[in-house]
Amino acid sequence: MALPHMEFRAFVQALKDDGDLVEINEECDPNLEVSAIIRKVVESDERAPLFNNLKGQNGNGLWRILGAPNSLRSDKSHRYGRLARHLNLPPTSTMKQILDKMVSAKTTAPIPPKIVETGPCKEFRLTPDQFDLNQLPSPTLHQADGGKYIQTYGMFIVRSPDGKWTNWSIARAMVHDKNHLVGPVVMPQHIGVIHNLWKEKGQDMPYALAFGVPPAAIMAASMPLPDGLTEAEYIGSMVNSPLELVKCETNDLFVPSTSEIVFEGTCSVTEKASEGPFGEMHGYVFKGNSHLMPVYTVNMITHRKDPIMPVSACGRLTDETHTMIGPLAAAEIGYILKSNGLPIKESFSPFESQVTWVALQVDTEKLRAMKTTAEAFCRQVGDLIFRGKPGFLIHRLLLVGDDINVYDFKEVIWAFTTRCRPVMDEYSYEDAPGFPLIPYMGHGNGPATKGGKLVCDCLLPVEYTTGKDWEAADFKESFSPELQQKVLGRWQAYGF
Ligand SMILES: Cc1cc2c3c(c1C)C(C)(C)C[C@H]1C[C@@H](c4ccccc4)[C@]4(C(=O)NC(=O)N=C4N2C[C@H](O)[C@H](O)[C@H](O)COP(=O)(O)O)N31
Ligand SMILES: [K+]
Repeated sequence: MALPHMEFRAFVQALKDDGDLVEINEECDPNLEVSAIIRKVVESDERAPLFNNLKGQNGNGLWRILGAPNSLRSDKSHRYGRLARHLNLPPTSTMKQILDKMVSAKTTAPIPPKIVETGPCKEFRLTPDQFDLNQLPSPTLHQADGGKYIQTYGMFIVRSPDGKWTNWSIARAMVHDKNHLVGPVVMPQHIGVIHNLWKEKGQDMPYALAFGVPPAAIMAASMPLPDGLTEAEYIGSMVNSPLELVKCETNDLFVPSTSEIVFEGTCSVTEKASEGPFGEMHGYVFKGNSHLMPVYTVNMITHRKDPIMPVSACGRLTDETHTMIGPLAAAEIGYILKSNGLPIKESFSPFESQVTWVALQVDTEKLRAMKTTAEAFCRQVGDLIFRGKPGFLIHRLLLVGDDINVYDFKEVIWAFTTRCRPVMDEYSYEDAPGFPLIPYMGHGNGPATKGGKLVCDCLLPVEYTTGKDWEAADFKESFSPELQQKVLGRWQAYGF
């Protein structure tokens, strides 16, 4: 078996070896029971549930479900262990180490994938007369959802008509009928960009939807990498070995050869159907909130024996939409600012902001050398990010000083509430593209897809000129290191 970051089944085994898996062998109902269990798990950072016995499973075990594939562990020292296992990093890794790993491939040569003749994903082949997506254990995730959201942690594979760009991404999709899905294909997402290219040609877009792909691949699929970049090559250089891909049966796309399940087909550029509502990443299901979205035809299913379907029952904290979407966008945002010469050290999207904020730690010594003003600096940051794709889903950029650890929300909110004067220290972007999935946008008072964005300057004026002129009134800054050592050393002796 391959390493956990390169094969989903090895990843599941690694969770088991870590004591981070609960195997449920009693029959569970994919209609809400499975999702209720997953929701309970992710709301308490419990171990990931593997459902081995689902109502509706067919004779070849199609399919089992792994819930909470990339959520949090309750043990603080292993908090991000599941994310770390996605990248072959130690389970004690910090979020900084995980995100640095995701960005590391930007400065190394891409390693193209290796094409193989066949693989485990080809063990079974089903043509449309041999399956019914409504009979198979497609899960209903929230009682108010508009359908069975079978696709929440699989990877869409689509390619530009000229064949030059293959994009991997996660986008949701629900069962429409026995061999059709329907799901949002929206701009500025790359699946939307490529769908438009096929639409211009008047041809339906071939796609593959691979479930249970190499964990390193699903991380890159969830990251807003630059336009035109082929994730397969990026991941190759990130893990320093070529991904093994195998050709689809019914089109010329390639899928990871160890995928648990593969759907192949075409996404219509004309036919639409009602999609949603869906319990989304910000924690809401809006009743009746459905839209017309493109229809995917499923022309073939191939799969491994007893395949595992990963499921993200997303909503309130903390699930894959929080551990991945915000932090991975923050990593890309940090990289963009640094490569434009701005003095940014760290970039993170706090879960407690429901990943609608990104906190940026500024190197204030370099900032002072810029001899700039707060307004000029904040506008420079906002113009670069709020007009680009990675910033699309972020509505507040917080600039904080060297003393603030952006991975610790307690630090971020202290700086925000004490150093950023509401209105005067905030720079608005009412003309920037807005993220309609945020309730105050899509269900708020203003336009759903425009504005509602701020750069919040949480740097005090002195940090732009002469530097920090205060000490924090806390144990670590208001007492000498010697006294701190003495107190810590005698803590028990005092009687604590
Ligand atoms: C990890 C993850 C990412 C998701 C999603 C989910 C999960 C678990 C579910 C659970 C299915 C919920 C919805 C949430 C929903 C969503 C929609 C828009 C923006 C953010 C989220 C959406 C989705 O349905 N549509 C979409 O276009 N992008 C999504 N992303 C973000 C994209 O994977 C991310 O943006 C990538 O960068 C795409 O690649 P690209 O940059 O285009 O090459 N889903
Ligand atoms: K991507």
